[in-house]
Amino acid sequence: MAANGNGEFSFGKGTARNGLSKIQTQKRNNEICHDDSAPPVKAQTIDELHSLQKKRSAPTTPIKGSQGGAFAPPISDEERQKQQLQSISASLASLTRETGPKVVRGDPARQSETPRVAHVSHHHFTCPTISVSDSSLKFTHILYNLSPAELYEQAIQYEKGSFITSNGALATLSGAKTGRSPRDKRVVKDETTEDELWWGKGSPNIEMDEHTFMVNRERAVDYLNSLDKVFVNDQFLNWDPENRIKVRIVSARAYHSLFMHNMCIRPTPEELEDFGTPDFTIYNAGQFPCNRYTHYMTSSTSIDLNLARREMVILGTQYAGEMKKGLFGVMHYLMPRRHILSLHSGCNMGKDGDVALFFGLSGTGKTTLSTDHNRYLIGDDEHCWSENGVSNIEGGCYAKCIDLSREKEPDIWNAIKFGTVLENVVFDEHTREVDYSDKSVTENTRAAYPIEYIPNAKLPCVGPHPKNVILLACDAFGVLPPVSKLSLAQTMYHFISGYTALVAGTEEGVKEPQATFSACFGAAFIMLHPTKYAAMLAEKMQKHGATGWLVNTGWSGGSYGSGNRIKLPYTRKIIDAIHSGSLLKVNYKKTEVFGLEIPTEVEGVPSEILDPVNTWSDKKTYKETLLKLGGLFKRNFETFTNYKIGKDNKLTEEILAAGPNF
Ligand SMILES: Nc1ncnc2c1ncn2[C@@H]1O[C@H](COP(=O)(O)OP(=O)(O)O)[C@@H](O)[C@H]1O
Ligand SMILES: C=C(OP(=O)(O)O)C(=O)O
Ligand SMILES: [Ca+2]
Ligand SMILES: [Mn+2]
Repeated sequence: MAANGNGEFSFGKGTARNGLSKIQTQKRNNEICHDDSAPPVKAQTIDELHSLQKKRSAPTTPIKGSQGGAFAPPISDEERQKQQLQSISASLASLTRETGPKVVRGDPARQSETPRVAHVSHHHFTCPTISVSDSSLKFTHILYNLSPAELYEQAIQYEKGSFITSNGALATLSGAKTGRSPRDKRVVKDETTEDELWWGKGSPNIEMDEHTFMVNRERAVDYLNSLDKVFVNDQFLNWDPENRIKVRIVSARAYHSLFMHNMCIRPTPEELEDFGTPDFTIYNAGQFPCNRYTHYMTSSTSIDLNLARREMVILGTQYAGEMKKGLFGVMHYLMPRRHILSLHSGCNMGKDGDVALFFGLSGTGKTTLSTDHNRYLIGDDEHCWSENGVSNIEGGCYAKCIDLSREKEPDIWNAIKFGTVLENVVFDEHTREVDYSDKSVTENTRAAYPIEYIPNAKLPCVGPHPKNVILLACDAFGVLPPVSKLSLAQTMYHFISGYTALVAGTEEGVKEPQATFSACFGAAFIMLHPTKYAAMLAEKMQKHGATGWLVNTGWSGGSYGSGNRIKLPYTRKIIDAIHSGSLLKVNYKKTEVFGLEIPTEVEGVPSEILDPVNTWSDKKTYKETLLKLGGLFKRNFETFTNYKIGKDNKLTEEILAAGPNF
């Protein structure tokens, strides 16, 4: 089997079908026995038989001249493939040596023919030229946009800890890191970003200089080129066709390639043909640590963003979420420049086209609540809000799996099947059945699946302007009401605050909830000052008449330890009432301290839980806890009191007054 120069594939052409003569049995009249009547296998050797098992896909490149339009340049498939390899070679080029690596397409284990090589010279970085070394003599094999099946085989064959689970998913281990490492994130500070980005107290952007970035970039590129093969994914971000971003992910693991295949938007074969040069490139050398003698490095992990070069380098962590959230940070820079608001939110749409956004920090319910069997899923985590409405940035979802059950979350349960990456879960050695309650590896077990694995996904993942903006907080103090209707100023106050409080973790004896304030419900990802995003949100909500809501998906009847988490079915009923508009029509009363408007009734939810004071038996502790949380909010907001939000000073004053009052 071989690809000829025209990109056409030939297999066994001209081989006689009838090598061995078939033993002739007498033809039966009544055809009772069918089992010997099938035609013989079209192979003469075992190898040939095995090669038959894998059907050649239709060439992704349409026959020349059959497509491409009047203005398409006359370019041969061979030329196109060569250009693609040159582009990848340029991506992987060392910037201190003269040329890009010799790259060749395909699996080194299956290489039989003379490889087609691309070798690129470039001189755009001034460094002393080092003469020929061994690295310039070797090939780097490129596994380019492999299919999930091919990636499964690569993972299972070469990556320890990769297994097929009984539901068909690919179980993988992310290594020592099972969550993101925000303290190891660095952003290049240059003349442009110095003025544009948010730096200093509270900001997620820890600076590094251009030179140090190049040191780490070279380290990653050299590591990747030292391998037999690397995976390259060329994909898209953002379903809004006018604001689509082309991304290239170069990685060393099939796990990473499949993860991004699922999480980014998958190009059609035609789109891939015309992909050209990426807008942004990730070099994921996660297995390889950074060098702690390097300036700015405080651990062996480094996630480095260089906006001018449109590149990100990952060293020392294999947690795949780092790539998707890294790109999210890039979108938080690129989109506001186009007057588009980037949102750390889930998003879904009702049958009547009513769109809801679900903001919230990790673990508050974005994925769970946006995945709703009665509504169309636009996306579970990252969106844009432009003049045209909302669009998902991603092509997949990344759901937490801890304690996942078919009964409570059937759509997520059913999405865990062939093609899905299952990170860090524990399964039965023999049956390969996953035990979702097992936290032996981590509590942050995850499933990454393409969005179309959710039956009612909205494809393409775009929708009209939101009608409801739901802020989710998992309040482990148990004092925030299950649902409150917010004024615009209150929505902005809570958006900028970005509160959640989760239980501290699994360590014994840790009973106190930990309050977290993360501006815009995503301080780890925003690049500009929070008030920039807040002003855009206020403007859009005002213009399109969206209603803000605060929903506590956390504790009720006491803090963590004495109370209980609000039952998911109740939260779903609350969300249903928001979507249907029925919650706008009921009676409200105002709470003390936070001044929140709470409904006196919600269909399907016991009325007594709607005001948290009713659910606490110890009213004194309730009041103390409420004041304590109010104090934490006030203290957190101090850093924002000197900032003006939007053009309107009146709104700024209203926002400051919309917080807790006592
Ligand atoms: N009342 C509730 N509302 C939302 N989620 C809940 C609730 N009770 C328990 N959960 C659980 O909390 C987790 C929420 O996580 P997830 O939806 O992944 O959050 P996010 O996407 O915001 O990180 C899920 O595991 C979900 O089953
Ligand atoms: C992937 C993540 O998002 P979330 O927990 O919000 O789903 C993350 O924070 O690493
Ligand atoms: Ca074409
Ligand atoms: Mn999520």
